[in-house]
Amino acid sequence: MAYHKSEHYDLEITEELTGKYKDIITLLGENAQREGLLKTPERMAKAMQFMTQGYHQDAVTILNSARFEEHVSEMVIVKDIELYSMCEHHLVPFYGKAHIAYIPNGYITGLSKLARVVDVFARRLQVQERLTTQILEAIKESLNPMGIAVVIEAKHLCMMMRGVQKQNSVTTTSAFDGELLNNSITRSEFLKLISADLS
Ligand SMILES: Nc1nc2c(ncn2[C@@H]2O[C@H](COP(=O)(O)OP(=O)(O)OP(=O)(O)O)[C@@H](O)[C@H]2O)c(=O)[nH]1
Ligand SMILES: [Zn+2]
Repeated sequence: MAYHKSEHYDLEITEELTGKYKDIITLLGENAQREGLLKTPERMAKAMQFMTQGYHQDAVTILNSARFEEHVSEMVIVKDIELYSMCEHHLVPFYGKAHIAYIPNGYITGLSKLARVVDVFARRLQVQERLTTQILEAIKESLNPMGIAVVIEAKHLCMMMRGVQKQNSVTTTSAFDGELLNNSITRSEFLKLISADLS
């Protein structure tokens, strides 16, 4: 399945999900036949497939599709990549930003591909910790860089709308590899650069 520009949905899955969402709406005490809800099960079926399309995408293939040989050794940072994911415990969103850095080792990748890799893993049922390390592992496999850092800051709606109901807590997760794991000066430089406001 591919969902790129023209959003194609698998017909069979859409039909089956539509029936199940109709049941869910009814079980929640609503009238699935009223006008405003008539098309909702199908909309949900499509929305949920969109938000889990990452299962059908391969991050390493995406990174490799714009991998260029380049002998630079300075850290590359893409920060503030917005992300929307879904917590695997409650299937409600968590959202925030990812900051990614790597130190090339003979190869660079297209900058947009780093943002695409965030989406590939964010558009699945996730926990923030796994999302963070999956991004790192994909970059490692494609580019084998001298160092990698991934930091994600996110707010979890399951902690805001329900449950503990805390509106202001932000969860930060990080994963480091190579120079960015072992060299504290390099890691500090990365952390300083992602916290700097360039606007
Ligand atoms: N580690 C981690 N936990 C998460 C993430 N998203 C949600 N959670 C937590 O998953 C936990 C599930 O705990 P349970 O006690 O099984 O579920 P619950 O009764 O709904 O918990 P409450 O949210 O405390 O009401 C909760 O503490 C959530 O805050 C995440 O990305 N990473
Ligand atoms: Zn949750």
